[in-house]
Amino acid sequence: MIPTLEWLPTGVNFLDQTKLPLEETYVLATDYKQVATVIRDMIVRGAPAIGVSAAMGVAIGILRSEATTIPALNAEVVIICDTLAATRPTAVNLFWGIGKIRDLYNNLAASGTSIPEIKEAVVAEARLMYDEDIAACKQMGQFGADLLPKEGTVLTHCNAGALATCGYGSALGVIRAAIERGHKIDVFADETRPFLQGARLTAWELMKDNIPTTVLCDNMSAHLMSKGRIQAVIVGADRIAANGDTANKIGTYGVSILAKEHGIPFYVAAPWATIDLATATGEGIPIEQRAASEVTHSNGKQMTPHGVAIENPAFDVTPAKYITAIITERGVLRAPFHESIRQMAEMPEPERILAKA
Ligand SMILES: CSC[C@@H](O)[C@@H](O)C(=O)COP(=O)(O)O
Repeated sequence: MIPTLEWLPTGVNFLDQTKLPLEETYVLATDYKQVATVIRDMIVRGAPAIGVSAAMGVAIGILRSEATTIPALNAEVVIICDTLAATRPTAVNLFWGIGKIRDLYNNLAASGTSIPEIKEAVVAEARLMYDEDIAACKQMGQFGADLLPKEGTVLTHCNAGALATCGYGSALGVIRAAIERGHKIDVFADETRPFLQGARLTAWELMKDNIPTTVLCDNMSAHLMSKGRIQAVIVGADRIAANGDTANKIGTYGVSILAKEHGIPFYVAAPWATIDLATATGEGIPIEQRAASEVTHSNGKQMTPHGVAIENPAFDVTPAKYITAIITERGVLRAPFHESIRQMAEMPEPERILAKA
């Protein structure tokens, strides 16, 4: 399995995704500030991977703290959480991951647990979240596999694979599971300008698994859909509002409209942690704006005239009406999504997914 990130005795080790596909190198983050930098600079990226990285960031911050009293540690934990929360705004998993460890810390600290025991517990929790993310991806694969065609081409946008999670992948996990069940699927990977997650990352990880993959420029899918060359679309998600509106990598919205126009099913695969019940509709999802240099330059080479104005929103929102189904590890959600999401949220919290497995 591709080691996207890993807890080591020395720190958190990240596969440097900015260097792929040409170099497979690693960055070891030994404190929470370095974890924050790794997330902000997209050395690790993809909502589920960001969530677990942030959890490990809080855990390593607490582990490395030299505070000797709970009040002193409380003050440090606030700074650790705020630092990690300021890295990237759109993927709700970031705030979920921070919140899980912060809540555990607060409960333990309030109940008189000793600092060494707190340290042990938060590290154990972050490591369990890592294992659970992989288990969730595999469960999504089981739920989603038969939604994909028995034979044909599936389009994906950005990278919602092993590299965007702790392993196996959300959207690419469903593709992997379908292939494991015998579906004869090949993949069209949108290149995904400007950061090229599709061209660099999706192509890299699918080729490693010998899954037939073709990279498309972002403006090619309409033509290929019109020729009957695409049978389904599946993407990941960075934040899903309570009504099913889904923020995902910039360009996803356009693909969803094209799919609807051509009568092609459009699936979203994401862990339950990506659903933001506190945000009613896509209107409320913050969209990260990234540096103009990602657009003006390619591989260090300037592509645009000096001084031209640049837009670089990193995500867009696909309205729920364009989504055929949302695949989570708790089950498959269908329209009306505000109903199906609410019903699933009201069901008793499942046992921890590893305990079930
Ligand atoms: C599995 S996360 C959803 C993805 O499709 C995609 O939007 C994504 O990888 C996140 O974007 P990124 O900016 O690369 O962190």
